[in-house]
Amino acid sequence: MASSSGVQIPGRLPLLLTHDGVLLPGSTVRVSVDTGRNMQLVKSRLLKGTSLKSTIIGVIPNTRDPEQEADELPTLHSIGTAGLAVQVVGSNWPKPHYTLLITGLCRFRVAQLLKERPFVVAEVEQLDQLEQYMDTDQGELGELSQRFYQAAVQVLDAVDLEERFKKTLPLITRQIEGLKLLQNTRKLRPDDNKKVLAVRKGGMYPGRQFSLEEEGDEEDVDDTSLLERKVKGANMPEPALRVCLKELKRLKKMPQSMPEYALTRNYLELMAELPWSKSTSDCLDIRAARVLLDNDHYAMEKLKRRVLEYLAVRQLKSTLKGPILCFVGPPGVGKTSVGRSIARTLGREFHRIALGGVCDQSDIRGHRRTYVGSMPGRIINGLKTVGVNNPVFLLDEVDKLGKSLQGDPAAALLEVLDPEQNHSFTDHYLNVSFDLSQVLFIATANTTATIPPALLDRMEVLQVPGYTQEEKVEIAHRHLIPHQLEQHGLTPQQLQIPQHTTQEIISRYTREAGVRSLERKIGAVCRAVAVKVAEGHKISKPDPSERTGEEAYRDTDMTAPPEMPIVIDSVALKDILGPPVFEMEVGTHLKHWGTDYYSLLN
Ligand SMILES: Nc1ncnc2c1ncn2[C@@H]1O[C@H](COP(=O)(O)OP(=O)(O)OP(=O)(O)O)[C@@H](O)[C@H]1O
Repeated sequence: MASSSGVQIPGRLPLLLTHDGVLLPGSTVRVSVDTGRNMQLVKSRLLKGTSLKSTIIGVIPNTRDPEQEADELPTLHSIGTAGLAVQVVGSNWPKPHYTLLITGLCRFRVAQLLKERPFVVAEVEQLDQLEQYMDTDQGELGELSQRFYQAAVQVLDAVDLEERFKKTLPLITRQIEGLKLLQNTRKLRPDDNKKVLAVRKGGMYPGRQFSLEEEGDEEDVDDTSLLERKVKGANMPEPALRVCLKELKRLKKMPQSMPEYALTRNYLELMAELPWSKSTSDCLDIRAARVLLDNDHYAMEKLKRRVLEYLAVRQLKSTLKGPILCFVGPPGVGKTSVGRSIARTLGREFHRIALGGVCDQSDIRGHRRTYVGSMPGRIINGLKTVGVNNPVFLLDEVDKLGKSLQGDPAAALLEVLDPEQNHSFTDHYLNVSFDLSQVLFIATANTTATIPPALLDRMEVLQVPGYTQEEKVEIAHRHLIPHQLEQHGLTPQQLQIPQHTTQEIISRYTREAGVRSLERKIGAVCRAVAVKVAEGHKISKPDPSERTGEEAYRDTDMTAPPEMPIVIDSVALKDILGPPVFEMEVGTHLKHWGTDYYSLLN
């Protein structure tokens, strides 16, 4: 810069016409000279001249192909660079030519061509007046020049090799990244244009450092910030938020192709979705609860009374810790359905967690995230499903919990159910604690014999005995038949099951303490009737071949409406359910077939 600043080029310059490469002020280039005019210039000016002035030539781009050099001069570019010929090397191989080393000094404009032969000479006007810029007090240019100068001096001052590396490495890295980006852009197919644009856009922001790994499209950047917003809006406690923000920071630095990227993302999505502070407000009205429980369930007086007591105490003292109710009884006596009703009376969400056959601790507590295919446990999954932190969780079949080498799930459940501990339940997958103290746990079991004692100790057992035949008939007519009719799109005007038919189903087709099988048989009757209603047929009629011609014709007419209602009698029942399974009247034996007897059978 200092040398250029004081340069005053001659008003007349011999011109070297170049066709490959442009000389710029400040740079040094090697130029091969082999055309007639250029060879003449070298011979007469550079090799013969003795003064410094004679080594200054004008270098100007010539767009014409050198092979076709004609006598007349091509149209020259109007601006060129005056250069100092530092070195001239001649050679005869493969043909006579010179190689010049030229350092550019400053720009000039061709004012007028003075001669074309033997080489071109022109009157020129110097363009770069660098000395005027050296007066660095002027505005932005002066500031820039000052900064450039200081940076250059810093590098110059770095005598120590380590320091010099530190100063120059960032410059080189930026250069390399720029080149890589360029290469990459060239490789991309036309439909990738959008991506390139996005990358370039990013590169224009001054503060932003570019790395090729960040090449993922803008969409993804938006995605991460969306996730960040979700995490921040999840209203999670401080320690959980801290973990999430740390993971987010890692995620932002991670290339998408890394397997850990998806894992971290899933983790953060789950954390953002969990109901850390979302809850439903209890709407408990004991009188309404009594009506609802009575409407939903026939009999079970003792159980309903205890449930109402439990709900009443909760209403008076909302911070009530425990006890955890455990309904114990044979299958199909309505344990699950009472649990569902409790949730309804409280206006809470209901979620059933089936524990039958669970023999791995991680089912309850989740896997650590280092595990391949790791997942949260069923408690956390349940919370995610219901979306509130105060649901009713029904732990179904706690007596069927298994044990294995993967740990004892009952031990993990202890922590979940213990009111002293469950406010800081830690799922291995989450690795931060979640407050379960608002969750209302209810357990069910067929027998207490196989419930681990420590678990049993934390629960209040409520026996749900089996039903008598009369109770079953009532349950069938009040609940099961209307429910099944509705399920099959039928009305009482289309199907009627008299009491004696229900008694027959109970005593001759089922043998159970609960009513599940009875409900299934009623369902089978409904299905058969639904087909007949749809087909427009009656159920049981003598063989059409035995009837008169007109009757037979009417029965084969598929559009004829069936006689309504279809009443299920013994013949129809046999027709639908097949011959009775139990010939003996076993209903009386079942009358007192309560839990204890059932436990013995188990
Ligand atoms: N007292 C009752 N009143 C009305 N419906 C009942 C009654 N008892 C049982 N049911 C009905 O019987 C069906 C089976 O009940 P549920 O699934 O609650 O049984 P469960 O005792 O939980 O059985 P399991 O131990 O096999 O889970 C449900 O449709 C339920 O509505």
